[in-house]
Amino acid sequence: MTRGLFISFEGIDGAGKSTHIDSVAALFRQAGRAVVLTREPGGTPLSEKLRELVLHEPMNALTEALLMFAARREHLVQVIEPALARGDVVLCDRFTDATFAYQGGGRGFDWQVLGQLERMVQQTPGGMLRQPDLTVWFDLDPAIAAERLASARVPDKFESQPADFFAAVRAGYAQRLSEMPKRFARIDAAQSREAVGADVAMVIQPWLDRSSV
Ligand SMILES: Nc1ncnc2c1ncn2[C@@H]1O[C@H](COP(=O)(O)OP(=O)(O)OP(=O)(O)O)[C@@H](O)[C@H]1O
Ligand SMILES: Cc1cn([C@H]2C[C@H](O)[C@@H](COP(=O)(O)O)O2)c(=O)[nH]c1=O
Repeated sequence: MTRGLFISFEGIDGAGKSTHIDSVAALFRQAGRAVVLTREPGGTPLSEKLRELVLHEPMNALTEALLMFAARREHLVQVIEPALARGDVVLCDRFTDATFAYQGGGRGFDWQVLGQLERMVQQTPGGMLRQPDLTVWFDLDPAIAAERLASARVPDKFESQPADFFAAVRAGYAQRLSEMPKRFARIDAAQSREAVGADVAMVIQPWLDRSSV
């Protein structure tokens, strides 16, 4: 049976993740793989309700971190683990690196405590720690992201944060990359859409090759 594959897409708000995820899904489908396209926070009816709360209600930093992990636990149990067990490709718009970057880097919440929650929430049925096989990090200067978002939509609670918050979130992603370099592919998201798309296709290619055999 084909092995399941878990790919997450990360970056500060407005970095360009959503622009490229559908194309990645199309590439895997062309290679004959079943694809589950999902997002965090969200991905199940309950997790989507939690998303509404965390994106729009002011709350304590610990409450925010716990709700992110509560939504994730539900998402893992209901959607991600069953899809991986079937051998599907799971493409997830944000996963736990976002919690380290936003709640850890951005809000200054304790990194070690986030690590404890990660180990508790992401334990697989076989007792392993579930992590993405690949994390595509769209790395972008917060000033460029803010310019892109200004003309795109009404900002939510996170998107309304000042530039120094996003500089800290970006540093949080950089720290996660330094802790787990093999899992990460960093993309220079300041390039044109076409150039970013080409870089994304390049980092996905080895996983597509494995899908075809
Ligand atoms: N390379 C690019 N150059 C210029 N604009 C871009 C580029 N990539 C995406 N955009 C535009 O920037 C805006 C944000 O892109 P997108 O929604 O893909 O970001 P995102 O990372 O998914 O953001 P969020 O996490 O906040 O949902 C959109 O208006 C999109 O069209
Ligand atoms: C998973 C996760 C997300 N966030 C933040 C990051 C974004 O500002 C929003 C999600 O909005 P998007 O348009 O779907 O990117 O939530 C967070 O702070 N912590 C997390 O763990």
